[in-house]
Amino acid sequence: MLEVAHLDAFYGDGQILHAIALDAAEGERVAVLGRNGAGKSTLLKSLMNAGPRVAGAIRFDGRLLAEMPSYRRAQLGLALVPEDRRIYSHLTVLENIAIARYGAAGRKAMEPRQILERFSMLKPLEERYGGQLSGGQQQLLAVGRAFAAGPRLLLLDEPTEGLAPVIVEQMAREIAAICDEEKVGLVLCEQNIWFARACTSRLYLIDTGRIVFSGGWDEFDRNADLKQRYLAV
Ligand SMILES: Nc1ncnc2c1ncn2[C@@H]1O[C@H](COP(=O)(O)OP(=O)(O)OP(=O)(O)O)[C@@H](O)[C@H]1O
Repeated sequence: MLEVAHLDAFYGDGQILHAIALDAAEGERVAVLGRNGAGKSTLLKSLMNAGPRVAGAIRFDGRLLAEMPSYRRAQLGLALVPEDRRIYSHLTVLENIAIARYGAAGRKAMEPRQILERFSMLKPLEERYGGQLSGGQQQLLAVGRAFAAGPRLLLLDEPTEGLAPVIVEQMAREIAAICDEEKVGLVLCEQNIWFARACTSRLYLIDTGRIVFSGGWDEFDRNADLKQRYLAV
């Protein structure tokens, strides 16, 4: 479904990503792990054409995205949940989800209440205004809301940042379940290894803008030095 080849990304004259190769099949879930500043957010923004200048090839369903603007990519079924959650503070949780359905562009949108059922911690907050939510609750809402427009490939940028461990566990279960049921693929950028493992079947490691490892979790575990070299702070 997604094929990325030789992707370079730049902010001004500064090159951030170097010859990135990455793919995800229909419904497949992959993780991208790396330290702060490794280039994870830049990668997701590049896939969405939401900031950096890029060179190289990004294909979705075999189609070269090239200069295609973000909103068109969203219409094809790509959905980015950025690190800053962009919750509407004057709308309720239910309304925040409902308004996101307009991005469905011909695909089958999900019922907002169906999403609330799938994310059990959001359900009791249904009538709460976005501005009244804690940071963690806003993160949950941003993730749940991303399913509203019926995405085909979700790009999640560090959804666990700042969340309590018990919430992280529940979020992993719920994301994996909804992706399975709705056949949604995932590119998950993370620093939380436990969460990334729980949500995906294989991973990429990124370091100073380069992919330095790609493989399954078993292979990652067998190479103990990878964690030390590329993820330890
Ligand atoms: N808008 C920008 N303009 C210039 N440089 C940027 C910009 N955004 C990010 N960078 C730089 O690009 C590099 C990669 O940053 P990026 O945010 O992609 O990393 P990250 O892996 O997502 O890290 P974090 O976990 O801290 O968000 C960093 O050196 C950062 O300073």
